[in-house]
Amino acid sequence: MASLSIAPTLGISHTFSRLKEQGKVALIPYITAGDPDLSTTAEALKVLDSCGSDIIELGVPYSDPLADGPVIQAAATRALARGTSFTAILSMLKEVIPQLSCPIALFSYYNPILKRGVEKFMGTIKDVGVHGLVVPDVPLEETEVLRNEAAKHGIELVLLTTPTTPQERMKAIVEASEGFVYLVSSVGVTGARASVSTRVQSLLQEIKEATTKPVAVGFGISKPEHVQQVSGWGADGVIVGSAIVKILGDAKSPEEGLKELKSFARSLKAALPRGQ
Ligand SMILES: O=P(O)(O)OC[C@@H](O)[C@@H](O)c1c[nH]c2ccccc12
Repeated sequence: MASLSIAPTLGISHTFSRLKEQGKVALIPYITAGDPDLSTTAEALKVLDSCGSDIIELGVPYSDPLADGPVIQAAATRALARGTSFTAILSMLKEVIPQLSCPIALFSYYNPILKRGVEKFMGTIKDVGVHGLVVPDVPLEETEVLRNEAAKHGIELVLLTTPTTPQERMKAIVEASEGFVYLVSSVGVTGARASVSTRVQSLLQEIKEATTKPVAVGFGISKPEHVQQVSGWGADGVIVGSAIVKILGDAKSPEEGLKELKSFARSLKAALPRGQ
């Protein structure tokens, strides 16, 4: 009997090319693994996937999350307090990734990667089906080993540029970034803000002059209006973290949280272009 063949999930850069052909902008939600627990994370990944997320950024909780604001820090603290380990995250992903239609970009600080050994880390995340990796605190000068190992394992390593990155350095970052370029919208830490800095529009333009790679914007995007604004400025993707993490963290129960997550994700998706 012929078995049903399921189309393999596209990688990060292919996902962007397909969206571009369709005149669409990527919705990229971020959640922290293990908050409130890993089985809720598994359900949240499925909910986000079914609500039209194009890529999901999954954060590995870390005890010293320097770039994170209070919401994501608290989520990481709760996840670690519950004993969420990297190994447990991997086994959850091994089971869930085959059920998703969108690729996963794992988000991790540099130290836990170094501790496991860069090569081993890349091998293990590849084995469970992760497509991309975002490491917020690795300086460009030190990315070489990470990039080489990522490339060997077919993992796309996403690099970040910020409003204070000097132009020459920005150019080197976009040159080295794979999958997409992560434009951090504002200086400081992650977290919802009342509005998105209008400087993002000119930053996007500068990056677009330097590369044809897709650019996704994150930091402070917390409402459908922000999503619409940033996509109107020409971003290829929008990343929403704290607003989503807060929904799951504040919910009375995991079920409530997942329900609210669904309607929030839908409202974000509806604010993006429908495409041709
Ligand atoms: O939480 P925000 O403001 O929506 O920002 C995105 C974000 O959460 C995610 O990409 C992220 C989580 N932790 C980070 C640390 C650095 C850079 C980016 C991140």
